[in-house]
Amino acid sequence: MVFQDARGTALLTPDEMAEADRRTIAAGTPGIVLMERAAEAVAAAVHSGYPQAEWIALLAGPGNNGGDAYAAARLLREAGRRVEIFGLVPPTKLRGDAAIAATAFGGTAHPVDSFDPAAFDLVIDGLFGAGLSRAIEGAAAEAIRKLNAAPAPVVAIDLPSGVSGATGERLGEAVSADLTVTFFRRKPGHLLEPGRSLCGPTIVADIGIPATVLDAIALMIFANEPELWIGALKRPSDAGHKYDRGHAVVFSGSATRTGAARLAAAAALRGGAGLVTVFSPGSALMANAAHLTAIMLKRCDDEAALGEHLTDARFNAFVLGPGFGVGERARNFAATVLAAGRSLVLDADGITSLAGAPDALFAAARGAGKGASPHGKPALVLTPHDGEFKRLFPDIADRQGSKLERARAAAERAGAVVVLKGRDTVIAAPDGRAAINAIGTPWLATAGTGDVLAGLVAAELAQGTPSFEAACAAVWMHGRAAELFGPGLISEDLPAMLPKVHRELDALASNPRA
Ligand SMILES: NC(=O)C1=CN([C@@H]2O[C@H](COP(=O)(O)OP(=O)(O)OC[C@H]3O[C@@H](n4cnc5c(N)ncnc54)[C@H](O)[C@@H]3O)[C@@H](O)[C@H]2O)[C@@H](O)CC1
Ligand SMILES: Nc1ncnc2c1ncn2[C@@H]1O[C@H](COP(=O)(O)OP(=O)(O)O)[C@@H](O)[C@H]1O
Ligand SMILES: [K+]
Repeated sequence: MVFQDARGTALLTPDEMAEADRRTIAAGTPGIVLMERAAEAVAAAVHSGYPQAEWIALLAGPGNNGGDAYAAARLLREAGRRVEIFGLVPPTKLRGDAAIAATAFGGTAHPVDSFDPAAFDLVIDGLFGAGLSRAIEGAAAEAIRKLNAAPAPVVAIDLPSGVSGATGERLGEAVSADLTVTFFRRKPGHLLEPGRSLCGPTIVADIGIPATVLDAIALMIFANEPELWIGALKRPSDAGHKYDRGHAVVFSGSATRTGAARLAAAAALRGGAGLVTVFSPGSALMANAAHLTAIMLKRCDDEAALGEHLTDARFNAFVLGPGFGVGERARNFAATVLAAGRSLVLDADGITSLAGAPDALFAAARGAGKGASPHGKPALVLTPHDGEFKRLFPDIADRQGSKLERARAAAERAGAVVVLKGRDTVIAAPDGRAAINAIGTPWLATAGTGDVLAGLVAAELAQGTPSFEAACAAVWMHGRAAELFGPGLISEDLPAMLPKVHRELDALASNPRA
């Protein structure tokens, strides 16, 4: 496989990161060496990002995050900057590597209560990193409030203090940083909101932890980047036939609600499905026919008609939901499609129709009671936004925990891939794998973009990409299309941007490190 190691996209929980540290230290690299390299990375980020900053304050906490701050202060002083440390605890109270770094710094630390950000050109936040274990209060919280109210730019070491590395949540008061420098791999908190916004741009520094330490960690959480799934993506082959690329179907709503299905269908075709057909109720046939060219159209009023169409084994991936209408018809169609061994993307009204009674479909998704099918195990992909998620999984939505945990719990229950949408879309598989998306623009928050996403997922499923990778790739392509279009985006613009996205993916596939 020519593709870059997907482990590069791994996100480590704070516990996994501590394990990576432990293994590196056990293999012979002392902790203080890792701390020095971390500090070098912070100093390098300051030199390149803030070359003019003369007076620099460093906030130092009680653990190794504080140790990094002392080591960075020493390096910055050696490089000619004026530095002042404000310690949450006196340097004499530090232990281990942090104590060594504080001694090497040699200077005094001011108590954090005396911190006044107005006096400084730049502040470096080394209060808490991966070891944050409870809500920040007291003197540290007061320092963070002062910092956030001041104009001085902030560079966070590892994570903005107060952001949970595991969940991206604010634990009490949290620093709002302009730049974050983290080490070895990002943590979920760098990508999950509000953590991602509080980090600003994030630099991932190599501090000499070898990738082989990951061999002992069962990686489950990833950044949604092409390296994660490009090796699994089906691309048109030189000798290929259109039927090799699958036949996607989108169910249309009634006569006045047909646009959403056509948006999904256009995305499925541009996404790479070989053929796409809209299944339309008779009442909406003329409305659909007036707008479709490359996309085909078939009448489908009821389950009998659907059953008839399903005897054509080439229809292999379905979208149900956009503009479809809520009710029993949606539930029955979804069940029929899955029972016939076809893959199904359930979106919008399709999801809402299942509220209160999803168990039968979830059982079908797990393959229970399914006979032999030429398509293998039918994949179910659910693409809810927060409101739809709450209707389908009310207890999970109300539970404490991060968006990552909610999506994973839902995927496990449903036996389906769950795409929990938003700025920090989480894609979760029933086996526990999850990816967090960071590509896209706020212009995606506009009517119909979700329909396009559903069509893109179906395009991948139709081509035979496995469901988790199919959903991840679709989310990425959708976000990338929005980025390439830029401001002013409406949902209809997205399919037209897909050729550029395909070109980028082809370039990546043939030259993974480009
Ligand atoms: N372990 C290693 O080998 C390396 C660690 N590095 C740095 O070490 C950091 C992790 O260090 P630690 O595990 O010591 O953790 P932290 O320095 O993030 O914080 C842990 C300390 O803060 C206390 N604490 C946690 N939450 C608190 C709260 N809300 N209020 C008051 N006190 C609180 C804990 O009791 C503990 O004393 C990373 O973020 C990174 O910056 C780097 O130096 C690279 C190498
Ligand atoms: N602020 C944002 N930044 C990036 N992407 C967003 C943002 N808000 C929404 N999105 C994305 O836009 C799409 C909206 O989907 P959805 O809510 O179903 O809209 P609709 O039902 O109108 O099609 C999803 O892919 C979602 O992840
Ligand atoms: K920090």
